[in-house]
Amino acid sequence: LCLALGESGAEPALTLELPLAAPSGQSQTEKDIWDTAGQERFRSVTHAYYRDAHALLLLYDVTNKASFDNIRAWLTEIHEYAQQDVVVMLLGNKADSHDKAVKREEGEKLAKEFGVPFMETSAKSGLNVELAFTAVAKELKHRTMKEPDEPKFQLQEYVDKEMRTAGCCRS
Ligand SMILES: Nc1nc2c(ncn2[C@@H]2O[C@H](COP(=O)(O)OP(=O)(O)OP(=O)(O)O)[C@@H](O)[C@H]2O)c(=O)[nH]1
Repeated sequence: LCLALGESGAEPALTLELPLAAPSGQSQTEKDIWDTAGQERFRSVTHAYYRDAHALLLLYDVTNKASFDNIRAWLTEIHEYAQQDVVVMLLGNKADSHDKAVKREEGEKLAKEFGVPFMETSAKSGLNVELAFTAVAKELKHRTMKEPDEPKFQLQEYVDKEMRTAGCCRS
């Protein structure tokens, strides 16, 4: 599964209203969220969904090693077809499961290798789901509104800090 945030034509799975408003409260930007199929056989179709995406949440299933092994191919593919400045975040989903086939450290290592932020999530318990979207939204907002000498938003630092603050999220 891969979620793409962007602005395209047809029906999105969800529309996220990013709080991109300037302090004056004048501008709001909507982002459509597309849930694209992860299976190989849909790969040629999914290009169309993420080609213009501003951000991609790339998920693997921590109980399914094959889904983790596929991530390399996806990251290579994204590198080739997505926007050059697309925000990519790798997520190891089903972190609630007691039947793990992929360790958190393996996810972290792969993410480091590709220079993308990473965390584990659970769609079942809700663990880190909102954080993943918020972090990506913040990154996009910073890019849009950043002053020239303002430091870059550090997405991984942000999610690590938020997880520490919440005192949770390390399964
Ligand atoms: N335990 C657990 N189960 C989950 C979690 N997320 C999804 N599932 C289950 O995993 C199965 C597949 O979920 P989907 O959301 O259909 O997976 P998908 O990646 O969208 O599948 P594709 O449509 O093939 O891309 C369902 O039975 C879900 O209930 C999770 O965080 N924890």
